[in-house]
Amino acid sequence: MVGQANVVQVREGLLLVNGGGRDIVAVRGEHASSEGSESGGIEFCRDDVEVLLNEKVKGKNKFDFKIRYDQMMEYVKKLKLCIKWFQEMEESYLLEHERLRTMLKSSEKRISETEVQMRYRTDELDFELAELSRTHTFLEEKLAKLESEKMMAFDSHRNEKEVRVALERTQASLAEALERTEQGLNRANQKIESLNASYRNSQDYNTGLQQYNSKLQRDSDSYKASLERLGQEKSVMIETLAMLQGKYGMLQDELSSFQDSKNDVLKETETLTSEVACMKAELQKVRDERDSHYVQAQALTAEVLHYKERTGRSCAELDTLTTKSNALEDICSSQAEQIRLLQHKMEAANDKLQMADLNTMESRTEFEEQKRLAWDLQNRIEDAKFQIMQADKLHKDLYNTILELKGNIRVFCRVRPLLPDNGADTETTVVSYPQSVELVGRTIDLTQSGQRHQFSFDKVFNPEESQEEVFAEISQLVQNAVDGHKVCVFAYGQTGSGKTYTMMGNPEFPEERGLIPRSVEQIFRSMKFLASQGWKHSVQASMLEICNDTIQDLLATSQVGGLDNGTAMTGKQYTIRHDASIRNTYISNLTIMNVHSVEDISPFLHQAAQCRSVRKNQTNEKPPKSHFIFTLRISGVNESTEQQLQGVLNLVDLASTNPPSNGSCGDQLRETQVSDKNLSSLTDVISAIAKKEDYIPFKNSKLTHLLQPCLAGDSKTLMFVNISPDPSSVDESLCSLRFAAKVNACEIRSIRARQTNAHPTDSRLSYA
Ligand SMILES: Nc1ncnc2c1ncn2[C@@H]1O[C@H](COP(=O)(O)OP(=O)(O)OP(=O)(O)O)[C@@H](O)[C@H]1O
Repeated sequence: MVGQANVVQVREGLLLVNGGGRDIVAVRGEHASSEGSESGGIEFCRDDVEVLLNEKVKGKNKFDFKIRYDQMMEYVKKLKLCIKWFQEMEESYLLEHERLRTMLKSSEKRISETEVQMRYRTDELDFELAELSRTHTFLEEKLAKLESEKMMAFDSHRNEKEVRVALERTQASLAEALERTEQGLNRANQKIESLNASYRNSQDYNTGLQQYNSKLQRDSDSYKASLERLGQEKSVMIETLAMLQGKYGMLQDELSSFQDSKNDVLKETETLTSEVACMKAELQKVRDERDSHYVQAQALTAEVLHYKERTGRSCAELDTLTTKSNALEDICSSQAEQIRLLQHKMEAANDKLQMADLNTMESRTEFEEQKRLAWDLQNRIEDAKFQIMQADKLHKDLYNTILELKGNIRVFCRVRPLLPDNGADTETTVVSYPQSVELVGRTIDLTQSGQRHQFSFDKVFNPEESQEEVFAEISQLVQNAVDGHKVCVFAYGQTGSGKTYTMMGNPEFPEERGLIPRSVEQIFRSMKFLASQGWKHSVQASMLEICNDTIQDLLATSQVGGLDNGTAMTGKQYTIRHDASIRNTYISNLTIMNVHSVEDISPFLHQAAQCRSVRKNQTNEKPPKSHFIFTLRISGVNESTEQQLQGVLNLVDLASTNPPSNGSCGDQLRETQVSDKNLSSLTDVISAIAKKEDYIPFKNSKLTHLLQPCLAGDSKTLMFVNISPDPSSVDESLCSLRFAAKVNACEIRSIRARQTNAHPTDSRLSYA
């Protein structure tokens, strides 16, 4: 539009008239000619016109009327030409104006057609988005189910593997024990066999000994009988000898009697002597025989004794051997019992092993099956991940498009509950919420002095709506920052309207956490989720206050420590700078903290919240107005897709607006009574944007300068207008709502469109 509009500029002494890109007149007045039209081709420049208008009458004689008349005629002619030229130019202007009007109409028609198409496309995109999110949810559920199945399969496989390993170990230990027992058994069997052999030998020997003993016994008895017989024979012989000796005496007597008959008797004596000698020899023989028998009997007795002794020893040995044998038999039988038990156990273990082997085989086949399934699932997961990534990208793009279609500045209104502690009448409220379907949740009515004012916003939160419900409405915007966009959320409103409660929450109750802690949590949650898609994020945080148009760094340790009195100063200079495209803001000397988890930043947020709350409650002196700005810079890199993102989330708790001095609030934004320079600058900036002015005074205050990329770039800005339903605050509430309505009507020109018209560092912006 602007590129085709009529622009008249004086450049290097040339008067240029641009009409749809072609020059109408562009010649110098010095060389004016009448070719082409009545004034056709006459060229005038500003100097020429100046010279013409200032031309004085030439000539020495001022009473030479002829010359003066000629000069005047010449002058009048030039003037006529000049006027003619101006008329022609005006006509061409009118023509051009008409042409442009027609173009404008056709453009408007085109725009309305485009709008219809856009609406149609938006519906289509909404439908697609719903479809995609349904698919996304379905895929996520499927993925979770498959994951859990996979985990269960892994678990059962692991358990089976453990059981199998334990069984294999038991089997090995049982086999070892069996082997040891078998070896022991063999040794015991060998020992038993050798003992049996020695027992048998001993028994044989014993039997032999017993037989020999009984033989000896029998021999001894026979020797005893023969000895007795010999004794009897000896006594018979001794008797015979005594008888023979008696006989010898009688014979001797007979010899003496028979001396006479000596010859006869001598003969008889000699025979008898020989007979005696014979008998003596016989006796000696019997004696010798008797002695030898006696010696033999003694030897036999000794031998019997010896045998008896040996037999006794053999019996004792036999007894010990029998005891030993019995003990060995006992051991043997107990070992046999043990062996039987072990064999039984081994059989059971073998059965178990076989079962385990079977189970293992089954598990192995099942595992192979599961592995294949897992592989399939992995592939499907990869596909699903890819699809999710695609869907996610599409979702992000669609969401961004939707946000852009909704408008880059949006306004949410939040009404705090009546606070009974302040002595307010909990029944009386000046706000109400129209209940018709098309207005519910988007419109608020405020009654002032019996007059009802209606305001519509992108969303209206009533006092019953919780912090969680409020955050749910901005969570997509926070996600937009993770997706690499610039996002700014600020809370605006009168004192005690609930700005800090909305942004920070109530530090004493976790469920009353405000948007700032919830946003930090969501960002880290989202980063964790996106890590599974190959994203690596880093987050940097800064926290500052603008107090009396001075920046205070809340993350500088000394600063945080000194927040209590609100006057802590580090003496450092904090200068705000934007890069050439006004997309990124830098503040010199400001502490930037690398944040890796919610816990890294929570203590600082908690401390800042407590310090602000303590400062507010200092009733003895009026606390200075301060704007709290918490910034998170989120950088993301995806190595697999080679994407890089740089998002910024600014969360701002603005200082309170002052009550209107005259008790009423007009339509003009400047009438919102703001003593704070930053707030007044913000209203000026918003006002200028709303009026589509060329010059936007961003640099008039630190706050607007800092938020310039959010208010003028392709960022998404959300303003919370906080109001109190208290009748005593009705004037302030009306002012806040009017200001919010103005903001709601603003449009931020995209940076791409803006760059075609103005230099990025120039704050003069053109709004079509
Ligand atoms: N939605 C809400 N639900 C419950 N209590 C709330 C709500 N909004 C505000 N309050 C309470 O109202 C009081 C004032 O709120 P808060 O301090 O947030 O106001 P403020 O706008 O930040 O005030 P100031 O500008 O003076 O700092 C606090 O006690 C807060 O707990």
